[in-house]
Amino acid sequence: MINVGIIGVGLVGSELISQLAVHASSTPRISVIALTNSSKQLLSTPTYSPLDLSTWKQTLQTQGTTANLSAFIDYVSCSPTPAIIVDNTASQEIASQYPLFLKKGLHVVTPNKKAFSGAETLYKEIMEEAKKNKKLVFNESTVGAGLPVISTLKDLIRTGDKINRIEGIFSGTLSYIFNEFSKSGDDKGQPFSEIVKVAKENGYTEPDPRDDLNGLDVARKVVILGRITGMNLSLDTLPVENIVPEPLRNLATSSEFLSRLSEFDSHFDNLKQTAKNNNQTLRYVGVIDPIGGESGVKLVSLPSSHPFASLKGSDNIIAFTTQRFPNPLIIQGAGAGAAVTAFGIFSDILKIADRTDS
Ligand SMILES: NC(=O)C1=CN([C@@H]2O[C@H](COP(=O)(O)OP(=O)(O)OC[C@H]3O[C@@H](n4cnc5c(N)ncnc54)[C@H](OP(=O)(O)O)[C@@H]3O)[C@@H](O)[C@H]2O)C=CC1
Ligand SMILES: N[C@@H](CC=O)C(=O)O
Ligand code: NA
Repeated sequence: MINVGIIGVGLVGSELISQLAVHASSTPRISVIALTNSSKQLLSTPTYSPLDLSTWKQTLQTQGTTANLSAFIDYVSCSPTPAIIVDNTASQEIASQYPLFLKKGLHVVTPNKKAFSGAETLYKEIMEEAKKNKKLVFNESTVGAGLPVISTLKDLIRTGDKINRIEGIFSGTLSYIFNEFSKSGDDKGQPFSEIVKVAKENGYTEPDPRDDLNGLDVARKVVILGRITGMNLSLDTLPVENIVPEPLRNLATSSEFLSRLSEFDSHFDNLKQTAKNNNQTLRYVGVIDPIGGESGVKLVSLPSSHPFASLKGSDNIIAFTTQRFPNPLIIQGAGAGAAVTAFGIFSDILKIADRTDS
């Protein structure tokens, strides 16, 4: 039996709970004993009994107490059986506490990119504390949502392959936007601003879509993969192309941004037309380049014969060129959205449960 405490019950967290609830009969060894959002928390009663996952929303509303992270962590870490903290927030404050969670004997599973792509000191501390305390940290959904990107990269490396280049479309949001906006043979599609709104409605974007359009979300994924590859990448130095129109970058809220984005539809139409005049389509790519030192994130024009040009929906595509795979090993599929992100988190939880089962 493994006990789970969930921090963050928004889009992804709620979907994870639904998936855990559906599978509760086949995986009764996983038990959610605590959950919290930024205002309220629910700790199970009697102590360490499983929460009822079919009524958690209502129970959090009616019986939840004021959120208190340290009390929450104390409760989960005193679990009589091994326990996991699942961080489904995008919070730096929570990410900064992973070393503490590990010191307290908790495993960590998360789709939150902050800890693995921010300050290198935090990243190193997490790796050291995991090792010292013999605890596991799994973050598959931080890159390509549930697609097996991180596990594949780690398997290639630990079996002795040499990574020459990783290149891909790492953003479900930017994939969806440019797949819809810049299709080969398409003269008049929806305006850019409308497509961005649909990407948000579909649950692909970060809470503020500017965190996708400014390239930061892709840059974080490039840093995460680069660090696993052994490179010293940092958000401070990685070249990143920000496609948020300058006058909209400092608006206070994402809704103001979305309401004004249509003022720049003609700017994006011009970019599309220039690519089209050369029989090309626009795609937003990330590159991890351990050999050539050309890692970065940018909007490029690609010929329609290029494999990245024919993507559909919110698909990600990640191509690993290695010593063993001179023709790249390619992973492709939906790389954003609650269902596929929660799938990656759920499978990480199962991996820990498998390893801690006695
Ligand atoms: N959407 C996707 O396709 C993908 C998302 N991800 C990642 O998944 C994570 C979650 O995304 P998503 O579900 O869309 O985000 P949401 O904004 O929908 O949900 C975030 C949740 O975290 C809670 N939260 C925020 N800060 C704190 C805090 N300090 N303490 C406790 N709870 C907190 C929020 O509570 P409250 O509502 O009270 O503020 C909310 O319940 C992000 O890191 C995102 O990058 C990764 C891959 C794909
Ligand atoms: N906003 C991100 C969500 C997953 O990381 C994306 O669009 O890929
Ligand atoms: Na993944």
